[in-house]
Amino acid sequence: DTTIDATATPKVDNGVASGHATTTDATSIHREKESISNTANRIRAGAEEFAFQAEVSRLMDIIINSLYSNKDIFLRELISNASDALDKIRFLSLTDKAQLGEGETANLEIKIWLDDVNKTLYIRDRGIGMTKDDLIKNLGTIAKSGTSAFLEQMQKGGDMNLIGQFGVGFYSVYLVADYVEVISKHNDDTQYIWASTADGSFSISEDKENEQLGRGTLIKIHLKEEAQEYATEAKLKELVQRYSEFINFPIYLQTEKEVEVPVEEEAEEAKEDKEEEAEEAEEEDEGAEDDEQETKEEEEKPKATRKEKRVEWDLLNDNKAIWLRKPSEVTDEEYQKFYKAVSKDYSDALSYTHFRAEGDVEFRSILYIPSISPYDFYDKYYEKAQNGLKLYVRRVFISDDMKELIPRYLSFVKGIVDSDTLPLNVSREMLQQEAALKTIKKKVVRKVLDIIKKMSETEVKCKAMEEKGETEGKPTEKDCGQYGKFWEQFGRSIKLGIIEDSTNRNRLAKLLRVYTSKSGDKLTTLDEYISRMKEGQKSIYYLAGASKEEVANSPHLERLLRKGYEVIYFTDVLDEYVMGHLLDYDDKKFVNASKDDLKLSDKDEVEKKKDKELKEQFKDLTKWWKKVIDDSRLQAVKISNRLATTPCVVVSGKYGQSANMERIMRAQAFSRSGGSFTPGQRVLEINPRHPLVVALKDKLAAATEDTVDENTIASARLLYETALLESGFVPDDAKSFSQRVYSVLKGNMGIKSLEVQLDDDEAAEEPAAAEATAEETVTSTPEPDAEAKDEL
Ligand SMILES: Nc1ncnc2c1ncn2[C@@H]1O[C@H](COP(=O)(O)OP(=O)(O)OP(=O)(O)O)[C@@H](O)[C@H]1O
Repeated sequence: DTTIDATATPKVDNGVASGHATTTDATSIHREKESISNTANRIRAGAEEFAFQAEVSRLMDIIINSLYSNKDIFLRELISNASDALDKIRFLSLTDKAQLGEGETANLEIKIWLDDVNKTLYIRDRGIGMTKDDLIKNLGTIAKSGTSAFLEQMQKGGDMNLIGQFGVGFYSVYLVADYVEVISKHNDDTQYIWASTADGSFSISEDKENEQLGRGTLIKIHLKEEAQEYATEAKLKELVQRYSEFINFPIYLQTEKEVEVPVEEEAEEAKEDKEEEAEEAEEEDEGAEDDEQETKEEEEKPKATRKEKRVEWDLLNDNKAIWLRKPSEVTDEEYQKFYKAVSKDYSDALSYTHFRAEGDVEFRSILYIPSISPYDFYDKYYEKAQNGLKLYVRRVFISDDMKELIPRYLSFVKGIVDSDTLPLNVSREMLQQEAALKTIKKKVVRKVLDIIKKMSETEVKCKAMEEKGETEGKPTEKDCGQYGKFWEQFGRSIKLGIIEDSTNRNRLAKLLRVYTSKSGDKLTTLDEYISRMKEGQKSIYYLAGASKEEVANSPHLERLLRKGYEVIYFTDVLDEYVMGHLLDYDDKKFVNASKDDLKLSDKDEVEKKKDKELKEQFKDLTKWWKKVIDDSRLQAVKISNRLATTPCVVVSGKYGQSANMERIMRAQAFSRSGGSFTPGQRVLEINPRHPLVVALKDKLAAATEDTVDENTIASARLLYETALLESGFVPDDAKSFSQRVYSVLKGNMGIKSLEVQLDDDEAAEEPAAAEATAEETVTSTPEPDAEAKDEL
């Protein structure tokens, strides 16, 4: 019962082979009713079975059982795949015309039709097709990185709509189907059938039952019981128009229409049909409208007629490239629709620009800033392909992986660039060498930065107006909030840009948003920081750490904050790298408040004199202290400029890594096997007003250098180690540090000795007792553990 009955299989419909805008007898598409389960259980003779890769299988499980109500997306995903396949063959044919084939095969189009008796939907493209190997790999055995990421999203209750962004759009067909056949013909192979009921496996067999496709892919979708709504022309038409309007290839839908046929002229009809066909071949481009006209002409004949069903191909999209139109003639809605077609995103773009560049290098472009960053955008950032921007040459899609078109840090930008200046029939490698690309890239960067700048300026304006309570001429709520959204999603890209793009560094710095000691929970700009600078302040101060709280409470900032200087709080791992490239802004130097040599600019002569005196008074102490700490990384012990109430602080050498940077690099050294980490130089700064420091100074003064007692030495070391901790460093020798703390505790508690009396042979002495407890342990294991924890 599992053998194939070739006659029961619906053939690829004649309508496909006979080209578009032709009419066929409607009955020809009505096949014998064939139950889905029959089809699904069929195993073709000689078919090979393959198991889906485990994650793909899980993904399909989720999809086929999904209660997700928006099942429409499957059609968008399949049309998008068809369009990609057409782009690929068109590109190949640029350098090898023979690839395109002849006659029907050369028609780069997508056709959709229904077999409403069998509830089967067909989608067919004349794209590049898939070889047997492609079918096995692309549709089931090789999981893409997006597969597991998408699964994870779905588990978290993510939106099925995002499927295209994860590169697994094909499988969405199982939202509406319980059996799918993919028939594909690639120029390098014979025609194959891939088939699966999404039960963990798929079969591949050479196609001996369907009509030859010439080239391309036909997807037969056996609709599920609960997805019958897709078995109507009207629904399909609506979906294609909604989702796929801007696909750059014609999409035809087969429709059935009732027409009047003159009764007496039955005999002549055959002849007439032939004439019609010939006429249509001549007027190929004009399409469906002509048919309507002809029908009308026929109607006008005052003869007896009868109704007849005819099948026609309706063109559903106006596939003229949207970027060729004048911006003033394109509506916002159309731009957003086109955005969804190029980006595989389902939400609206945040902002966009459409322009035409003239001069030596001519091109048109539409550039979009998405409103959400892709789930893995910043993972493996430097290794990934950049595929947001599509390059076209004279309307022909060339590539969507062109580093030469846009710098990496702006690779979140989606859209198209279409140039008439670039040569059309050269290889991708040759094209990458084209000097014109450099000009295009430069302009693209400027345009993108312009849109971002505009959003940023609007935000700043709104904020200023809000502070002043002004409302007249205030931008809309939406416009005011745009930059905030952008920063949240792509702020890191601006930072990466500062590292990567020295030409635009200053422009990018203007777009930075930071938290500061005065900004509360709002972000602020560098310009706003500068406008609040104290009189005489020459530098922009910042400190980086793991969290805003940690930074705000750092001893490094005591004096700065007390004196009313504003300090930028950096908490992103990237921030200090960025500051390594951004040395100044608007003639103000950036100063890391955790580095040696922090100079406050508002000291007067009296204060300077006092500093000198203090230095002199504490000279012996600082010299001795450095010696007694005995840490090769400790460069010096100095009187501090920055402390108010803390006894001491450890700062990094001017060119060394800050505590925060050490923390980050340590983490990276551990995460990358074989990585190493070398900490930099440090300086201990002491607070000359603090009682502990003063006491230490007095103790030292009372003794000669050789007679300083152990306690004083331990205190000096302990102060250093505590300062290391408080300053965000990790003490190198935790053992000696804790020994010193215990020793202090010993004094506090009035204990004479810390020696512990150990009973070495305790266990050996009482073997019977040990046995008894061993038995008990079986039932009560968790308890001793819990107790031990409590003690800790
Ligand atoms: N109509 C088709 N013609 C040729 N190849 C196809 C077709 N449909 C799918 N493929 C191949 O199968 C692969 C997997 O398709 P799938 O839709 O799952 O992912 P994708 O197209 O890479 O990404 P997305 O989901 O974003 O469209 C494609 O990359 C393509 O190589």
